[in-house]
Amino acid sequence: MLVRDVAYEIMRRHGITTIFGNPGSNELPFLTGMPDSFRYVLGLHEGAVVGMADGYAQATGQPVMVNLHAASGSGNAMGALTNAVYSRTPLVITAGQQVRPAIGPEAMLANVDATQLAKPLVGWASEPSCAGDVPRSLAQAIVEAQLRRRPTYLSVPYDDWDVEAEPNARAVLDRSVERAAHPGPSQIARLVGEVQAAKRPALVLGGDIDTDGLFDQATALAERLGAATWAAPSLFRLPFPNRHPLFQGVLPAGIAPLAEALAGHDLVLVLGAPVFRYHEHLPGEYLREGTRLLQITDDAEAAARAPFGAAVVTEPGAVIGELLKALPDNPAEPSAYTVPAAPAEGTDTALHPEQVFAALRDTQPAETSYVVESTSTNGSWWRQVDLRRGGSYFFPASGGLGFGIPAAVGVALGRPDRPVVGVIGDGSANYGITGLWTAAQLGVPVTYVLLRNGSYGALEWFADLLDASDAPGTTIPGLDFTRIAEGYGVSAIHARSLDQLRAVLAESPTGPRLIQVDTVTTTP
Ligand SMILES: Cc1ncc(Cn2c(C)c(CCOP(=O)(O)OP(=O)(O)O)sc2=O)c(N)n1
Repeated sequence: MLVRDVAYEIMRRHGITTIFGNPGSNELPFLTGMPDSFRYVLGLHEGAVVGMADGYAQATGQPVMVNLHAASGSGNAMGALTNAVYSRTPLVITAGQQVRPAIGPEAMLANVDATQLAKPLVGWASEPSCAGDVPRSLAQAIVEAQLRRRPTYLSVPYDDWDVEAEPNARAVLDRSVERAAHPGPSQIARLVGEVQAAKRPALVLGGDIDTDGLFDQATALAERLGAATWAAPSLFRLPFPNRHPLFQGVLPAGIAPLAEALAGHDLVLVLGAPVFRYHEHLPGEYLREGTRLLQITDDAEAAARAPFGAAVVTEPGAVIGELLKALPDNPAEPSAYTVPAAPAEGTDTALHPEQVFAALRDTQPAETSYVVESTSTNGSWWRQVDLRRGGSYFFPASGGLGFGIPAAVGVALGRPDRPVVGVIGDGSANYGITGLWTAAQLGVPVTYVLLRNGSYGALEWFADLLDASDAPGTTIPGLDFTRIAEGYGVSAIHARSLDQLRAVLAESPTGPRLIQVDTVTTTP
């Protein structure tokens, strides 16, 4: 059995049979002879490859294999990798390496210091010291990604794959590694006691709640407590129904306004989120006097780096389950979900983003998954949409643009049972635009709504905030994404009115389509 054969068997044993990649000569010896049961998804740029893999991994909840070309391909993937780090996506990034004798002399395609290249983004990186250790190293890369919930990186010299595997290489095939983190009885008693003693508890829910499939359980806990519930700032997944009467919105991403929002609550229970991923620097006290914060996360690094509050490192799902067991039922009838206000209006030639989002709300099925990458329209988005299911919202977790178009392809591949809509800004689109080609090649029925405001709207807002409104480079006029999309094989239309937009959205897509609409610039 060759090293390559053991490697494919290891992947299969871990449920990995889809590989996202963009090849170079270093990767061909790995890719040749790929078993028929495997699927290779080609992206035309490594940023799109990782974006697709990230969306697919988030949609399936499984580790995903990525194969990139040496240093240059790995380098192109770094922006997309920053998102996967903060969505805690278990990607296994593999890259082809020159043959060992050619690395030191830095021959062409040598990935010099390969294990340093992807750090600090990846949680683990390795380049096996001999072909015989490639199978075990690949198994470790997969398990490390799962345990750390962070991408890993494995660099493999291209002549290793055709080497006869060591006699005991197959032993790694039968390994299983599980993680079980549940609070002990005394910790449970203390947590339940704290929550029961709170007079005005509040919940702050992070993206991990949706990633871990805890959307409904978190909703049940909030209703049991009757607690005001926020989504954590810098949100990349929606953990709670955004029109639920207890939902207070996404917490502001500034220190002072966040403390203000939580003022008056004596206990803030943070579930599945770092404390906190602030964004705009608005200094102030972390919490108001009298407010205590308790963070529950299985991300030990996030717990360690938080600047305030207490933390318990354990599975949020375990704590939610224990609280639901211990807390008495809440007899109060939940009030009705909130109704969106009439959308703000645009001009004769450009719609307001709220009108676009209201049209999506009114025309798309309730189980639609939205992949959103428009950075100045978040406020408009949450004012108009009505999302009541887990897996409804995906946003680039580190704000690294280029996620939206590719990740929508990945989500559609991972959840073919749910419609997928990409809501993409005309600035963001350019960073992951090649994902349209893969969408066309695979025929995934993704609807892309391209918001064309001719600017980097969020940067114009930031420029005002930072007193830098004279900064250049924030307008992007003259882009026509209908022609760009057609060039990648995706059918496209420019919707010239709200009626036309609604009519087109009401049609069910049979393949990928792009709907471009002119919008006015708004503030986040
Ligand atoms: C890879 C990358 N490059 C640049 C940026 C900087 N950036 C940029 C360029 C933004 C403008 C995005 O414009 P858009 O048209 O997609 O959306 P809005 O007009 O709604 O802001 S928001 C932002 O943080 C980024 N986040 N990621």
